[in-house]
Amino acid sequence: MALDQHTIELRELVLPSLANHHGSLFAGHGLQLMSKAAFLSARSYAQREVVMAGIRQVHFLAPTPIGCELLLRASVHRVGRSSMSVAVTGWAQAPDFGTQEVLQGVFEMVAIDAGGQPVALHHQGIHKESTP
Ligand SMILES: CCCCCCCCCCCCCCCC(=O)SCCNC(=O)CCNC(=O)[C@H](O)C(C)(C)COP(=O)(O)OP(=O)(O)OC[C@H]1O[C@@H](n2cnc3c(N)ncnc32)[C@H](O)[C@@H]1OP(=O)(O)O
Repeated sequence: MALDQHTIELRELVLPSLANHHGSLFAGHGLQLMSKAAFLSARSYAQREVVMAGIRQVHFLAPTPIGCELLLRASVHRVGRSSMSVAVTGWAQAPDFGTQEVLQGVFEMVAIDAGGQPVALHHQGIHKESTP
């Protein structure tokens, strides 16, 4: 279960510059925004710098049309010694569109020291190796 204090929100307006030739959010831009949300959530939890070690899964559930607002929520839901799993969910919303869940992903982030080496996290309420 994600803890509210480690949940961050990111909002982006889907302009044509973010779109593909179908008139909806380009997958690469969607991944970039999800990565940014995962990074902000993990760094906020760790209270130190983090890097992305991997992406466990990403699902594009439905297209996000141009003109929609994309709301992303990211929260740390598993904590290891130095690693964290961050779940990211995205919703598309607009007055004439309603609200629809469009993106899901899990990102693996690792806390690092100044030399770029993994460093142990100080746990802040999520049990070690806990799962959602
Ligand atoms: C046009 C441009 C516009 C830009 C608009 C911006 C948009 C977007 C911005 C946001 C962007 C976000 C990201 C920002 C920050 C980077 O940009 S990070 C850059 C990309 N990532 C990297 O360069 C990381 C490269 N890898 C490494 O440095 C090392 O492999 C790591 C990850 C530090 C791990 O080091 P290691 O020596 O392998 O450590 P090791 O002791 O084996 O493992 C340490 C822990 O990592 C875990 N781990 C290691 N590898 C993995 C793996 N592949 N998967 C899962 N866990 C792993 C281990 O299980 C272990 O976990 P714990 O048991 O400690 O909990």
